Amino acid sequence: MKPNAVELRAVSRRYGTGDGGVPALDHVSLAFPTGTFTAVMGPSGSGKSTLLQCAAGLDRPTSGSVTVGGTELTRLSETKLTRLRRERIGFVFQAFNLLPSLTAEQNVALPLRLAGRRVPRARIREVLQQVGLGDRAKHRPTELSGGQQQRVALARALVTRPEVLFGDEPTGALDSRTGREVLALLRGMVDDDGRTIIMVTHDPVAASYADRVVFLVDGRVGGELTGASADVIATRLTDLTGLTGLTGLEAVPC
Ligand SMILES: Nc1ncnc2c1ncn2[C@@H]1O[C@H](COP(=O)(O)OP(=O)(O)OP(=O)(O)O)[C@@H](O)[C@H]1O
Repeated sequence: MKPNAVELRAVSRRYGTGDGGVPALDHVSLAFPTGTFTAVMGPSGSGKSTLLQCAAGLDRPTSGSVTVGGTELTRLSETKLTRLRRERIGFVFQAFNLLPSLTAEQNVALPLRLAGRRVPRARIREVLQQVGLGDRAKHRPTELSGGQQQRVALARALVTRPEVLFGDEPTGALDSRTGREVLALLRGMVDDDGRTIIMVTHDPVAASYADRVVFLVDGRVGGELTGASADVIATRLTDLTGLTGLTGLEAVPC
């Protein structure tokens, strides 16, 4: 059995207190084995982003436990949590968040600089090549297409060799062809390099690149699919979106 790269145990996250409080996550337990690609889907407001933020140590659960590579995040000080995020976790978002005044290679080097680490030129070239941008190292973001910018963001996320890569709608701002190229790259990182990827998406096609799709409904796990096609995923999502709660759902405990 593969060890779990990330594990959530009975994670709850409430925003606000008292009657006005919102339970964004409600006792969510999920395991993400090393070397797997998981998509997280669900209706708007179901808790997907909150789940990703808690799992990646960007937000703290109200209760429950989160471990990354066996390290319990909820007990870490802010300083240690920041260090763990910098050294062991990679992020790609819908917005590429590249610094416009820096070249592709300077953007990629940024996480190493921020961590006060040496910036080996060969490593920067290697990750840029990995995402197919070996010949664009000196280009600035405005000189690159959307897909190329997202690939720079991917290279930046990978430069520290993170244990887990989290994506929040990483293809949301791309046209479908470019989005598929980026998804194929993510798939390759799992298949060829044994990386672990957890990605929130609204797009069934994007989710079909994952090994497993976890569905959230009203802050709870409302089922999952393994190795499903985009059509099957879309149908399940439509069924879930039509529901107001878990009643009638084929809930799969994790
Ligand atoms: N900072 C916040 N303060 C108060 N409530 C919040 C906050 N962030 C999220 N929520 C609430 O928590 C619930 C889950 O939000 P979350 O953003 O995780 O959902 P989501 O599934 O990612 O939604 P979407 O698909 O629309 O992005 C929602 O009801 C939302 O309104």
